[in-house]
Amino acid sequence: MIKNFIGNYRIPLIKIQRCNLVHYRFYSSVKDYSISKTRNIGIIAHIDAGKTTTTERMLYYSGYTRRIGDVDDGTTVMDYLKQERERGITITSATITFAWRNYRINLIDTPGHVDFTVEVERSIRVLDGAVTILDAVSGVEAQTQTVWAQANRYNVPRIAYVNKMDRVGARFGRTVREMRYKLGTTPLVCQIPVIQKDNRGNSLLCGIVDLLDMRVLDWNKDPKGSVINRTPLTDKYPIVGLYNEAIKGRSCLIETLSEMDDNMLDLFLSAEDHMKISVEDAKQALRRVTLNGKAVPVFCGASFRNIGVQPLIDAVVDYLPSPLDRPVPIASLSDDESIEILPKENEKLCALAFKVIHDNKRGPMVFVRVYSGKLDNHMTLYNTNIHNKERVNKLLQMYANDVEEISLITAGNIGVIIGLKETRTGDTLIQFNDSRKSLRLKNIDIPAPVFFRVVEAAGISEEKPLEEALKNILREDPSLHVHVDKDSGQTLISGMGELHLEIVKDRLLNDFKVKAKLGKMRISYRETVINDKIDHTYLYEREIMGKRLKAQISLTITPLHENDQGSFNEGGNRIILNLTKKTIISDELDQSINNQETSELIKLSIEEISNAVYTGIISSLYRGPILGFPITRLSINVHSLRLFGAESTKTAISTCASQALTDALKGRNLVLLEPLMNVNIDVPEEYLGVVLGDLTGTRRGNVLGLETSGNLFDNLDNNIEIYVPPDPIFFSSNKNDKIVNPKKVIHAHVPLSTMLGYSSSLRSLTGGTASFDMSLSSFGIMNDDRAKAVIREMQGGF
Ligand SMILES: Nc1nc2c(ncn2[C@@H]2O[C@H](COP(=O)(O)OP(=O)(O)OP(=O)(O)O)[C@@H](O)[C@H]2O)c(=O)[nH]1
Repeated sequence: MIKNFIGNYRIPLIKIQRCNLVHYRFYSSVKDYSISKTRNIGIIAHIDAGKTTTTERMLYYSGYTRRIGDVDDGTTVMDYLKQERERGITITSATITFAWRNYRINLIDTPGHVDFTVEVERSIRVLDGAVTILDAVSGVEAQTQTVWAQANRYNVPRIAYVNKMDRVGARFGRTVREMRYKLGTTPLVCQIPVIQKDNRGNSLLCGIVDLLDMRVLDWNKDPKGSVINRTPLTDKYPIVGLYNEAIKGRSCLIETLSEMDDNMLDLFLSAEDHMKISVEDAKQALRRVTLNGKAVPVFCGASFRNIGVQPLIDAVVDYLPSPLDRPVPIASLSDDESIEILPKENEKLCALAFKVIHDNKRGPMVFVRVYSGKLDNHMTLYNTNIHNKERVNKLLQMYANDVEEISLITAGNIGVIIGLKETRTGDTLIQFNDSRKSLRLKNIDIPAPVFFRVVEAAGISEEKPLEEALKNILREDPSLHVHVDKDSGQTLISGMGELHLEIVKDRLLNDFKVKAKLGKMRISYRETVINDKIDHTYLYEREIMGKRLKAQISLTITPLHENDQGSFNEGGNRIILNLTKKTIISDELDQSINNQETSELIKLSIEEISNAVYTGIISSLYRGPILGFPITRLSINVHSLRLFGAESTKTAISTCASQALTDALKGRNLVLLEPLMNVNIDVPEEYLGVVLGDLTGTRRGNVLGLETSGNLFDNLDNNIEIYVPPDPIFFSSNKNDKIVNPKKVIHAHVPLSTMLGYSSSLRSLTGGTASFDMSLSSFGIMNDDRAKAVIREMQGGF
């Protein structure tokens, strides 16, 4: 074991040699990190904001790595998948644990690309806090707004880090303003950048002023940024104006804090001077307002230049919550009974599987967050979602792609279980002998898939490996759907976006080494009935292999409207099964003679009968009559079922329900629906016309609104004044610096079919200066011409 000193911090390390890379990793078991000294945090942002670059520095300064990984060279610890390194993007959230100031930080680096929103969502679900990284040149981008909204959904406290302050056009003040305006939050600026001009007139980021302790931090002594110089900032500081600006920043910070925090108000009233408030008092107030979601502390830096990262990790420890600071999760025991899951080791075990990945050597690796109790490496577990017994084989602590075997995962921590055979993302795990067999933590909502492709094994011998590989990918990725088309026998994979399915293809061919062919990328349309309320009774009667099968069902189908409230199944339908002893009619007259077989009827419980009906209806909803797309927006009410003794087996009931629905829809007023996307585009004013023209022309977009990003505060409820640093932030000479025009934000509804390949079109229309974000809004009815065109296009089959 070696002792390592970084700044003031001493971190116990072990040395691990892998190939020619040496990792120094803090050894988790040497220190018992209490739950209050644990931080489960995520890094969330728009694509390319610098999440991985920043995380790699965190690992380096914490002593986990000895070399700083580079995204552009493909040498990062966090982006370890082959596809991530090749494309320079994060696809799967990597989890890593490192120590900082005697705190244990479990960090998740999430993807920024819109196609992997579900990956972000399932990580946010188990996080206690998040660092939002913003690009100082681009400001608050479209995907930042999406991930911010996701974090809001789970009430995750955040801090923000304005990265890339070294780039030409970096605007700290504008980014802070945009946080207020676009994210609707109260940004509290805790640092200001120190920027000087060199003798060629270029601006250089040379440090940061910490507004709490009024010191200038500079990293000039060491190119790797490990050594930080902290000099008190006085009015003698060589950069003119910097001192006054910092005084202004600190005063505003204290004032804003006193408006939001009563303790700070008392201190401020008695001190009567902003500068007299101690660093410790200011920090505590900042922590309180961050934890209760009232404000977001803002930091800045340039991770690529190794500037600003250590104070950011300090801020994670100082301002983000421990599991004890979070609201206690509530788990349901039944529809109307719920209990609190207390974050204590001596409680009964309750853990959530938030991610599953398939590892060729280790098999399925199930990532869990333990909410209460402790999980040990010999436990037998119970999965309350699939009602299965599961055995723990090993427990692992993850260091991105590297692992350490551990014996325990305690309340408030994140780790990996090896040995679970069936557990999927979102399942709740308890100890096998726990009597709370229906206890469930809330799962995440997964948006409907909008693209699909046919996948086919290259030969008969490849069919089994393909099936296995798809099964494994499916367990890993809850946003992927695999469905075998009943009529054509083809296997269809559907997902969130073009890139999503492209990556699945890559993984099938390269990781799982399956020889498979993938068809063209297609839009996943939907089918529905309009205007008709259908009452239908259907009798199913068939002889299969000498056995008579018979059942009769009565149902009513009512079209739902887009804005209808209430519960839907995953296909956007509502299935109501009104099956009770009264509505299930058992017809003894038609009963089979064989007495032994009649016992099957008696054996079927109402729950089993209902499940058989449900399965039948769902299977029929998968394939609509027009083009075989899933049927949506129907309310299906099954009000009676007639059983004929032993002939009414589960299969007979299920098939009857399925055929009843298909039969009911024959000759009805069916229409095709297409996915309509919510599209937000950030575009510089000079390209606004061309982007709008393109959007409303061939792309059939409907523009809902246009905003100017930047200095609009009008639509905010709270009138708390915040400090916004000046832009550009030069204190010696700022006369000739060009101010970049604020961007416009276009909000529109656009059919997905016209948005294929939009990122490259937008790039060429705007010279790469615009960005966009897209999510499913709804499915809209196609007009006749459009429907005919789609039918023509699809007639050649999938
Ligand atoms: N100039 C400059 N470039 C940076 C900085 N931080 C990151 N970059 C560059 O920005 C690009 C994107 O960085 P990443 O760290 O991959 O960004 P990301 O947010 O992880 O990207 P995704 O995971 O794909 O969403 C890379 O080319 C980095 O080298 C910075 O502080 N300054």
